Amino acid sequence: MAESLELPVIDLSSPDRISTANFIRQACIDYGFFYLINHGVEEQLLQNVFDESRKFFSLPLEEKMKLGRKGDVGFAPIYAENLDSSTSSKGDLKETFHIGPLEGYESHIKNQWPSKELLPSWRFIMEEYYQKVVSVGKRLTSLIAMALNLEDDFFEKVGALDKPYAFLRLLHYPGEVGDSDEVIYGASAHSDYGMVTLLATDAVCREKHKQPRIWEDVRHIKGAFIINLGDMMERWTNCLFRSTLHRVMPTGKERYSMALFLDPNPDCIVECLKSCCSDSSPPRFPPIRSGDHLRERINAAYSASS
Ligand SMILES: O=C(O)CCC(=O)C(=O)O
Ligand SMILES: [Fe+2]
Repeated sequence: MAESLELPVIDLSSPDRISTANFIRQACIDYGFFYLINHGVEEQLLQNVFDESRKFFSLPLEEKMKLGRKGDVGFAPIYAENLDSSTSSKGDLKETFHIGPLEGYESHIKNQWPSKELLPSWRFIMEEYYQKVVSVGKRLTSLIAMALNLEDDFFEKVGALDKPYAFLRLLHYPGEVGDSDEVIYGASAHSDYGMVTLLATDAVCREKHKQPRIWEDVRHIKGAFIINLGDMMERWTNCLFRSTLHRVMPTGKERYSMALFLDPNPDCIVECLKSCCSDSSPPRFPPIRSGDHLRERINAAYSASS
């Protein structure tokens, strides 16, 4: 039985930004995960997004497949993605819908939307949620910069937040536990690829970097986002801040969640911060173009289906 993990709680509305940044620093060193409360995204909007998501995933499969994944956006059915092909060959027992940047990438990201006849408010609600969570994510990254003793606009200055590459992913884990002999995961073990993820959900399992792996449950706090750092934050900080492995186990209970991945502009070069390396602790990763890193990881997760 997994132990329950008490993650730190960060209050985004606190006027004392220095203390908040210090709490964030400790949370990112210890866990790479924390709760974010008082973020300003209204309960009602969160509820509306869950409701609309439920309506979409309840449509017949052929209707959902009309919006099948093109480029990185649209619907992907169960087993399409495999976040950890080393533990399972079948893929993850979840279906997803991805919404990409609303502006700045029109030439190659063509968001798909359910028809107004089927789901009249869908696009409007998703766009509102997307914009609000991206702006929460930007406020959070300024505190993360402060937590690294950088200017609060550091991530803007390096171009990461100039047309950030943000994706909203709606997730639906069906209630069944799968019919194969193999272990099937809702979402198999992975770390996120980008900068920071803002997750709204009802229950998850997280793992700490330990061998043998010890999995700990994360409880849901109503209205709070669960924040986790992605691999690019780990690269910037030379592993001072963690991009922690996590997974979702099928419990036999249906579950919905939505993750906003706030990733840097694809042209942003992610390289070890000067304050995070020294002669005795040289950079563990070479500089990388954010878009190249993302492309490699996304392609690997969808390689069986694309
Ligand atoms: O649904 C969840 O709780 C987690 C999903 C997740 O980790 C992901 O999509 O990267
Ligand atoms: Fe994840």
